[in-house]
Amino acid sequence: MAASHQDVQKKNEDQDNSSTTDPDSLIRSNDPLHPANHISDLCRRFYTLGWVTGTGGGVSIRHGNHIFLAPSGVQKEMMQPTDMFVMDFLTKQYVRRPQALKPSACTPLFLAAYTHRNAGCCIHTHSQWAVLITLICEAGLQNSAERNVFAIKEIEQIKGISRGGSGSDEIAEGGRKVGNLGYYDTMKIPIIENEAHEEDLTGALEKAIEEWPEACAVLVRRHGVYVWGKDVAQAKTQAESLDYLFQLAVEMHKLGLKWI
Ligand SMILES: CSCCC(=O)C(=O)COP(=O)(O)O
Ligand SMILES: [Zn+2]
Repeated sequence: MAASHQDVQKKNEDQDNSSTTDPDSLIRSNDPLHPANHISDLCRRFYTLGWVTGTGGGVSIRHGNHIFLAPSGVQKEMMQPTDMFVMDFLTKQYVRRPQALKPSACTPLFLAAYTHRNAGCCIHTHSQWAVLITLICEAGLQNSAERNVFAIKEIEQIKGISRGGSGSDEIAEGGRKVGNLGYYDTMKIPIIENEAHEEDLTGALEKAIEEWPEACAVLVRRHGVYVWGKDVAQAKTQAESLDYLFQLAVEMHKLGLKWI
């Protein structure tokens, strides 16, 4: 027999109440794609790419009005779902806070992507390719001599990047997703200057997000990159495409080739 409206409402209320009384219910799930499990799994994968080594970098996921965040200063590849912080996006209060741990210093930067871009996931990497490309741009070593933006065009992988984190999963001609950049578009990623403390980057990152509505990422000079997407899949594939493009440009630079 189908569940009545009252049954469904009661079940939802019970779930809501159990979250209120038992914060651990927010991170307990057998589903590998539950944010608490997914963040731990992604960090293990990203560690092998050199994106989150030495406690640097991280991943955050928004699930409805809950923001899932890793602890600060821990080995990101060793994290367990029970280590996760959960923040209520509307009140910005923590609804789950593991004792003896601090929330990631990247939290205000992740929140900027959720607030200003309606992102569903934000990835911060300390990839050496990201760092190197900021140094090459700083030295004015590409044709455009633009210090505060990495620009590249006419490389197939650009088609893996959405315009401003929008884009749909529909595939257009040529294997490109609708809403993504095309082969002849120029992809531009702004670069902000690093600060002594991660959270002090927030103002500059918010400004860059506002000034570059088509960008799905912000590079941080001598530090790494923040990449977001409407969901985990888009944030992850964009982080992969960007890292590919950063590495390619660094290698092209070493060969004396121009990429713009
Ligand atoms: C060597 S990591 C320095 C801090 C940092 O840049 C970072 O991305 C990690 O911050 P968290 O607070 O999440 O550990
Ligand atoms: Zn960092």
